[in-house]
Amino acid sequence: MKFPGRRKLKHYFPVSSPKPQLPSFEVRPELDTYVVGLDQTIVDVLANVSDEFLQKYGIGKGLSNLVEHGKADQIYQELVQSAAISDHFAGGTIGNTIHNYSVLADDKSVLLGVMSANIALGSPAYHYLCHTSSKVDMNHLHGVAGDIGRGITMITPDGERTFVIDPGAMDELSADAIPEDIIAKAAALVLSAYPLRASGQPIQQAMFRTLELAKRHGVPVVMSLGTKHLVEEHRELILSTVRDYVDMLAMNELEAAALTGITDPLQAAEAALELTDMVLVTAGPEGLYLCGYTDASARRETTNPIKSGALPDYNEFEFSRPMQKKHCVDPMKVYSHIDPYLGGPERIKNTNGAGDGALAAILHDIAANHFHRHALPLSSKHEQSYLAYSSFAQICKYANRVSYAILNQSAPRLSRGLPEKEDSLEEAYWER
Ligand SMILES: Nc1ncnc2c1ncn2[C@@H]1O[C@H](COP(=O)(O)OP(=O)(O)OP(=O)(O)O)[C@@H](O)[C@H]1O
Ligand SMILES: O=c1[nH]cnc2c1ncn2[C@@H]1O[C@H](CO)[C@@H](O)[C@H]1O
Repeated sequence: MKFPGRRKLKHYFPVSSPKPQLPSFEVRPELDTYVVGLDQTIVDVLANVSDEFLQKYGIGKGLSNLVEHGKADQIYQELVQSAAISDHFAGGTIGNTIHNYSVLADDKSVLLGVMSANIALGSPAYHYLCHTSSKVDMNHLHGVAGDIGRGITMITPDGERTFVIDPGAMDELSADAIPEDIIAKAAALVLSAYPLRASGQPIQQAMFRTLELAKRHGVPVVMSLGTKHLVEEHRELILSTVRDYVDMLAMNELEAAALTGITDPLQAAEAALELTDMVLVTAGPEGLYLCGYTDASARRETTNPIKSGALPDYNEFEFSRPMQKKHCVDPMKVYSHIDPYLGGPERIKNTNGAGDGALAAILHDIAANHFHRHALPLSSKHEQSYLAYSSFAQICKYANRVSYAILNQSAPRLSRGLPEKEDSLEEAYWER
């Protein structure tokens, strides 16, 4: 695994120790550090449209609209005829996240979901595979007769993105296709709330089986909320799922408001910490908040300027490292915030995937901790049972930097990792 940046000698990260085994693309649960993602497999079809086009088809702007196949195909054909489609990319919110994780960490991940058993050139499945990192192990995908999902990603002139999802066979993931040995040794499991709207579909049972397995084997579960109206429509189910299974919740400020009823992102994060152990709230041009727990005995004061918002002096202990509440003798809430890296790119064409990118960086830090704990269990870094390697403040920096990279390339999947060293990211991550 590539470590998230250079490190002080004290915490030497043994990345270059020779491995006795031959390299393998397949994840070997006993040997590899990896993250598992479960997703509705979707290919994104990018199209520029006008606001009138959305109105014509009654499509909710800024939302992920689940549409039956006939209507979605009508929309697709109209876009093809008017040459509005610019390209096909692999998508799916978790597919994007684990692809980005694999690119950042230069290490393996496992994708669970469906895949067309017979793949024709130019088909949605073909485009999906072409745009996914070879470090994403797809040997555990569940073969289906039909197409994977198609997500028509419509970009309006204001840069806002709206999805029309034609589900195809994306919800046919069977619970039997979930490999327990792969879940059991994972550094983390990541999934989204989207399958919770697939009522009565196999993927929902598969999702709960995966959650049960992660819980049984003590694997941290990370969930992203997807989109605001999904939260509004399935709030109770989401709340109970988070309470029962989730260790870290990732959402934007609109989703956070829909979940908690609180519009202030920091206060919403504080409320969400009653449900789960760690919370990421991205807030577009306002940057992002990362909040969680640490044990009072392990808290560390920041040397950054103290910030006050809805909570006074809220970032005071942002140099602490995240812990699960159950592992704290004296749990205290910790909050950190960061403004967009360099104020954000000069020109943002679309913000698609910026939040998923931030989440991939956090998963990298969680996996790095897992790797380090197994490589050097006696290190002082593991005197307490921490959830991540770095402090809240440091993870914020990294997450923010990755969001910037996504915004800059105007596509949700990173085409390459971050530079090894960067002047403007001083201290630990890129320390010389
Ligand atoms: N307009 C902007 N200016 C500067 N930075 C931005 C802007 N929009 C987003 N960002 C950066 O990207 C991060 C994530 O953005 P945002 O809150 O839009 O994510 P999101 O809505 O969850 O995205 P998605 O669901 O498409 O992954 C922000 O925390 C910020 O660092
Ligand atoms: O219903 C859905 N299930 C899974 N992924 C989705 C859904 N709707 C949109 N996205 C995915 O979200 C990504 C951007 O964050 C896009 O790549 C899109 O494919």
